[in-house]
Amino acid sequence: MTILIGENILKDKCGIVGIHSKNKDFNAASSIYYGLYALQHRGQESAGIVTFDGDLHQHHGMGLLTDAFKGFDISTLSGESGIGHVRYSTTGDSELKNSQPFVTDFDQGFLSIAHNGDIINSNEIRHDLIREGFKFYSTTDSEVLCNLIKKEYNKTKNLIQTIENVSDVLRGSYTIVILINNELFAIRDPAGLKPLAIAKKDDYYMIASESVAFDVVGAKFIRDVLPGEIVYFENHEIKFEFMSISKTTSKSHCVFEYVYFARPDSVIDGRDVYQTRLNIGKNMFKEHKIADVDVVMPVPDSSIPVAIGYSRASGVPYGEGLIKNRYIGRTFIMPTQEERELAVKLKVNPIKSELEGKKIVLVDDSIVRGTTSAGMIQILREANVKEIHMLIGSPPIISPCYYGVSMASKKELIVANYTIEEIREKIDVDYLGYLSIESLVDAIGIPKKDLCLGCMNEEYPTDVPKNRNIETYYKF
Ligand SMILES: O=P(O)(O)OC[C@H]1O[C@H](OP(=O)(O)OP(=O)(O)O)[C@H](O)[C@@H]1O
Ligand SMILES: NC(=O)CC[C@H](N)C(=O)O
Ligand code: SF4
Ligand SMILES: [Mg+2]
Repeated sequence: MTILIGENILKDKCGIVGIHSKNKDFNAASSIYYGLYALQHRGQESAGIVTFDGDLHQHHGMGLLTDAFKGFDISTLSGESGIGHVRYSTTGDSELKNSQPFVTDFDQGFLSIAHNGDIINSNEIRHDLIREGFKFYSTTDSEVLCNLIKKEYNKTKNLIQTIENVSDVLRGSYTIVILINNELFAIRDPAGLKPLAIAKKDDYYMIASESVAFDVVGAKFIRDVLPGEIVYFENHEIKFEFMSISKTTSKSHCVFEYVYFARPDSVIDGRDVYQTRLNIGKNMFKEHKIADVDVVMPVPDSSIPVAIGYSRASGVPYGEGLIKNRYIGRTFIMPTQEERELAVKLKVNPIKSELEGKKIVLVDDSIVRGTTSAGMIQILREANVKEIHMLIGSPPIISPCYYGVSMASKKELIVANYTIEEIREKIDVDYLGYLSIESLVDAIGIPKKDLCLGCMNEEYPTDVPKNRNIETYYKF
């Protein structure tokens, strides 16, 4: 087992970027690169960019963006339009052949796709496509999506009609950018599970998973892509269509984007992620008033605004007791439990002078497997903290995600195996409190009917695999 700090093993969720420019001399690849840089927190396993200038240009590599493109001259990816991807694997292992964007050729040129999400019925579709003679070079659901779109596009010669047709077949989540030769398309699935937004700068449009990708290049945010919407360009004019299935599908934005995934400086579906996390902290105080404590502290990074929100609402001073090594990424979705446990210790170090003899409220945004909390509390106990009252800024994660978040199998979820009181004892804290679903929804400020809370209440917005054992499901 290897842990490469600041190099290439850490995993999170996928980030996508697409650019369309009317200026033939524009180098889309460099803006895509910077956009992906801002989205690095969404995927740390591999990265790739595809552009088209009459010929297709592509580069893929493993690891963080800078590792994947180390020594590579980005200006050789010429073309005024292109797409890019940073990957966190949910279906198919973390290896180069599974890196995105996927590219396939067909009689009219090249089709390329970058996907955030997960296709629940990809195995069935893969088998049908193989029977029809399609070849697969990877083990991901995203290549299945790519080949399915190619098959329909060969028939319809029209991407909007193609998406209309494939949307009837696809189950799961698919926020995608597609490049057909130099034509850019962007699609958000009918439930709008994963985020996607549009911005403009000078003579180019940029489409990306989160608004932070626009800030880095100075593009002006226009709006979110709506659930079921297809964005395309005609004579360099931006155009929009809706899949008809979106008329009968309820919106279902992923709440975990607000809790943990998204960067705090992003605005997603009209909600400022930082303010949402402050609200979570405020609502946490309404539900868990811990008396007679010295300080409220976050488990860095994502729970920092939650702890600030709790501090502002309660009057308990905010403080730092755990310092994060800035060269280590997110630990939650590292490939193995052994790596995750080691990474937790590498990740933070205590400031003993701030901790010794203190009664603290320790705030984290979520407990999934319990690896982080167990590690943090051991570190705090060794630093002679007097009392630890742990507050979690989300409801218990009771069930896996089928839409692009590797939450492991149900048996790995700590709440599926222990009661809250047993977890409190196991991780050795004086108090353990979770946020309620109602308070989380209130903090986000989007009506509950428009949110996905599947991993917290087992009410999923789509059919889920019949065999709910996700480990079996994701194997080929
Ligand atoms: O219970 P677990 O399975 O350990 O997962 C939950 C933890 O993982 C995430 O942190 P992560 O280190 O991935 O990222 P962060 O630095 O953005 O908080 C999350 O913020 C929790 O701290
Ligand atoms: N996290 C994601 O969105 C993953 C995309 C895709 N399912 C893959 O595994 O590559
Ligand atoms: S199941 Fe959970 S993580 Fe997955 S999309 Fe729904 S809210 Fe997000
Ligand atoms: Mg964390």
